[in-house]
Amino acid sequence: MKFGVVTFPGSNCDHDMIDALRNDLGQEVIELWHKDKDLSMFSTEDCIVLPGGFSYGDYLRCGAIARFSPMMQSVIEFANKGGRVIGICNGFQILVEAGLLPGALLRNENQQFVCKNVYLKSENTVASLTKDITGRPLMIPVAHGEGRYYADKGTLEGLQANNQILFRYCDEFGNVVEEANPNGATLSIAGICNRERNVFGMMPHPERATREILGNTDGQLIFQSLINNN
Ligand SMILES: NC(=O)CC[C@H](N)C(=O)O
Repeated sequence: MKFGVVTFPGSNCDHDMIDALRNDLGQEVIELWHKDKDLSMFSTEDCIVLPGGFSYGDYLRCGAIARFSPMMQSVIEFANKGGRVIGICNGFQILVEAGLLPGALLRNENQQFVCKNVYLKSENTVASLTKDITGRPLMIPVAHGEGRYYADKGTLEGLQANNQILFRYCDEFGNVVEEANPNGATLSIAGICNRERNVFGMMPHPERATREILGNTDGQLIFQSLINNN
């Protein structure tokens, strides 16, 4: 499989993502530009990645402008054909704005930008992103101002009934407790997928945790699961 990483004006994790996938995971990566549209070089087994950052400055709701970029029109078509798409942080916000994932990402409960390591509990043994993650919680950094996942009651019930919750914030022992929730997310949700399980979104940044020199390689497990289960 190969990965396509989209750069929007204001993306700031695109090169971290490209570097992690190419050099730490040994994957083929094609760099994509927000003004382009062509995804014909990808099959549905491949994966388009929307990286983190401040797309178009994020002056409105995060991701609200990026959603209208030419590339996103092709990403929506690709996802609707069954192609795999993952959005990290700002990428998750863009996927929600684009209607590819349900719910919304609101300003953090404490109204502050939060940048720290958190622990994630994998909640899903079926989705390719989390299938191989069993056992201990993963330590992954977050860095966002609008990361509080919110969905209404009916949407949350749907997410649970269809097994769409991927990750929840937890403590180092895997307990989902309020103190471990960095932004006030509903049900401590850190990541979800769509009903068909080919579109994934998560607020934490696995691409910042793929190398010993970064002090953490837990992010590799997430990408490796996606690669192994295509
Ligand atoms: N690291 C990021 O992708 C940040 C996303 C967004 N700009 C926010 O602050 O919530």
